[in-house]
Amino acid sequence: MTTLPPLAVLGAGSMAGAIVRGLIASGVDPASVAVSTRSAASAAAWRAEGVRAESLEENPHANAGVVGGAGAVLLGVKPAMVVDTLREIAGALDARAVVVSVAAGITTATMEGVVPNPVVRTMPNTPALVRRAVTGVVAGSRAGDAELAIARAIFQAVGTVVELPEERIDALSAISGSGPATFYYLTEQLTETAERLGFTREEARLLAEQTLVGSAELLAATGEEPAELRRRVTSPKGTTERLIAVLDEARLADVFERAAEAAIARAREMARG
Ligand SMILES: NC(=O)C1=CN([C@@H]2O[C@H](COP(=O)(O)OP(=O)(O)OC[C@H]3O[C@@H](n4cnc5c(N)ncnc54)[C@H](OP(=O)(O)O)[C@@H]3O)[C@@H](O)[C@H]2O)C=CC1
Ligand SMILES: O=C(O)[C@@H]1CCC=N1
Repeated sequence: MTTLPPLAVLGAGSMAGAIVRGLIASGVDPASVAVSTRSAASAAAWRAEGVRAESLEENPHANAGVVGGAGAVLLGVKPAMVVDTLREIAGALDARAVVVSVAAGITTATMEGVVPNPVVRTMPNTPALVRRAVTGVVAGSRAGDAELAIARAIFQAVGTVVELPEERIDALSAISGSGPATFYYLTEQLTETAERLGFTREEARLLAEQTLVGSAELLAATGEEPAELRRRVTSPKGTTERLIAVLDEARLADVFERAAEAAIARAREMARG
């Protein structure tokens, strides 16, 4: 297995923060990670976890400051800030460092236009925090086997890796990048339904959330297809059969397709800047 080089993380919020915490849970030494954030409060929180951290609030050159000596630089800032952030660090990057971006929409060609380094574009998801991410990985034109191996090692430590060509990553993002939001949204809807049926908020949350968690664990533990697990719930002529018939009538497949197309269209807008 590839040993991870010292890692610099520029912007460590919901997504890159989950990756860093997932890596630490996998055994990565927090002292081998350096983080930069916007606010002093976020940097202080990282220092409390044993990670070297600097903030732009305390030091306007924090981004360039943390990349020195890093073999991999994880870009965890918002997509609109990727190019400016790369410009800031271009002069401080180790020539051999691989730049690994998690930003939606920002292409490898755009990033390669700003720094001379090899670039890997990825699309993880927030279950990285509990080492259950699914991450799409795209090699930029300068990324060779060694750089790809580093990116793979980062994301395999926090879940499962899927390699794909760049033209497919916006579609992957609509399914798995946004996917946690999709499942949480469904859980919110089920909770509201339970409340409308007379359960207290607390009871409704318990029913919806524990059913989500239990169903996910059953899927993982059995390895069965969802359709088979659904069949086992659906007694012939029973109540679930009626429930699923209503969901079918609502043509949820079409709704999910439209939702995914909307996310893909947004990623393409973001690519245009
Ligand atoms: N959220 C998700 O589920 C996913 C997000 N992504 C991608 O992850 C990236 C970040 O999104 P997300 O984590 O949600 O956003 P957050 O707002 O949660 O995190 C952004 C981080 O960037 C820091 N920051 C802001 N400005 C700068 C700067 N100029 N230099 C360095 N750090 C800075 C913030 O600091 P501070 O903590 O002080 O505010 C924060 O730590 C995006 O590109 C997004 O496309 C990809 C897959 C899934
Ligand atoms: O909403 C976003 O733009 C990011 C990318 C996928 C999930 N979150």
